[in-house]
Amino acid sequence: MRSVFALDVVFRDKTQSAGGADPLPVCRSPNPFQHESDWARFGVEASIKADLWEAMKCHPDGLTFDEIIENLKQRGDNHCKHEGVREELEENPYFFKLPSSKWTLSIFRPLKWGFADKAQIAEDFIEALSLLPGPELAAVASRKVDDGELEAAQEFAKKHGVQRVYGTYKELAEDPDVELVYVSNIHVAHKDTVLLMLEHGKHVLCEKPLAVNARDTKEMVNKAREKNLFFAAGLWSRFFPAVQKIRELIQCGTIGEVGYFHADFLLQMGEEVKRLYTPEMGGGALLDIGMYPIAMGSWVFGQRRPDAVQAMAVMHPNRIDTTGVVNLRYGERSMSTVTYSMALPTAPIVGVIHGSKGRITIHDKMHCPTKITVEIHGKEPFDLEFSPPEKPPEISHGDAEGGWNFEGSMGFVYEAMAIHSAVVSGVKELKDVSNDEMVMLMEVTDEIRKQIGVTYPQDEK
Ligand SMILES: NC(=O)C1=CN([C@@H]2O[C@H](COP(=O)(O)OP(=O)(O)OC[C@H]3O[C@@H](n4cnc5c(N)ncnc54)[C@H](OP(=O)(O)O)[C@@H]3O)[C@@H](O)[C@H]2O)C=CC1
Ligand SMILES: O=C1OC[C@@H](O)[C@H](O)[C@H]1O
Repeated sequence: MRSVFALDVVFRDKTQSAGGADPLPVCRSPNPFQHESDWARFGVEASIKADLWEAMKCHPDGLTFDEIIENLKQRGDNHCKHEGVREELEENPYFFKLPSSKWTLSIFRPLKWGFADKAQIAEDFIEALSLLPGPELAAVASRKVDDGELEAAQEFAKKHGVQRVYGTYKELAEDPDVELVYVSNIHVAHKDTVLLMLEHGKHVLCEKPLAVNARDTKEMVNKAREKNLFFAAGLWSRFFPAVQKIRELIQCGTIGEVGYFHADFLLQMGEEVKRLYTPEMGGGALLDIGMYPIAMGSWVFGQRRPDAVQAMAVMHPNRIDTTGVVNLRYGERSMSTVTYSMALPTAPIVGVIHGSKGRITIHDKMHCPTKITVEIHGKEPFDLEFSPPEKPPEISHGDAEGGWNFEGSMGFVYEAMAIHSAVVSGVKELKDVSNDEMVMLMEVTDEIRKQIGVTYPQDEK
């Protein structure tokens, strides 16, 4: 079994080879819980969790309840009399009860992750994941071994510290040591890959969109339920503290009744990104980026089904959509308008939630936000900022800001933390990325595609 300290050795090695610096202190994994709302969604006060992280990371054998309380006291935490601490420990998937009956955080528990495939997003995700103490990077599979692909996968594995490499997904599925698989190949390949992994008893985290249509999405969700395995969409926005905070503000009535959500998602991506311009590869802007503002609208309106959908799009000669506008109505009194484009020049990706008492602006980049502004009529507006933990300098493999392939990828620590903890604790589905909601959202995108005239060969199967 891997101890939390194993990771610190890896960190030390990486840092030393980078700069020959002094050995780092033992417990170096960054605490992703820096904000009240990181914990608030689990009903735990921020200071308790921050302190528990500090306490537990230095006690791999866990802490008894009394030791936890004592530790919190020593850290000057006045919440230590908090009656709810024991209840939280019992019910919250972020905590894990060891056979000794001592407590630790689930993220310190080992869990063996597999990866299908070696996509650009997998590079970012794996690097964020490997900052956390529990995940073990067990194996990566490439979809094929011809054309030097295995070599490419071997290079990928070496670069990101993944232990084993396979030339087919089947071999990964058959690896008895892999517990959870992150599926990150192109949209149209998600379904078969996910079903294969589930059939072999693996828990699965699958990149968005789960599939290209609702029928396939339902099949995946049903299979996971039938097999009693964890299954969730990698809709990473939902795990960001700013996004959690938005839900809290809306539920508390801070901006009154929400009547309108509006967002623009313009991110220019040219034809060199082949998967986006090829119908057989699930191309088109709606499924790749249009789904972000649509999913944010769903979040704002309580993950419920819109009762009316209207869409229009600009089409590419390849019969995929490049720019679109979608209106969604939620009941009699509320609606959203979202625009998306992969053809127009990139612009700030911003969303605004309008309520009867005020509004919340989600600043650039709305799909991985770190800042919101709350404006309540008649009061001073205020900003809330939620920066992710600092990025270690040794992470640098892509051209996007910070050395990532995609901007904002340090925020993957939130998703990674939530998924790892859920699986370790035996949770099978997540409320915040509900599988029923994901099916509903695919029904919405099916309807949008019908209106704008985008079809995929997979729809016919
Ligand atoms: N959450 C987020 O922020 C982001 C999510 N994504 C999602 O991740 C997924 C991958 O995107 P991205 O990283 O840009 O993709 P890449 O183009 O970088 O990688 C795609 C991967 O899919 C494999 N692949 C290609 N064609 C097929 C096929 N026909 N069957 C099976 N596998 C295939 C490729 O293998 P090979 O190299 O052998 O061709 C490659 O490993 C998409 O679903 C996208 O929506 C993407 C970016 C950001
Ligand atoms: O999820 C995504 O966000 C960033 C885009 O560049 C990428 O194509 C998309 O899949």
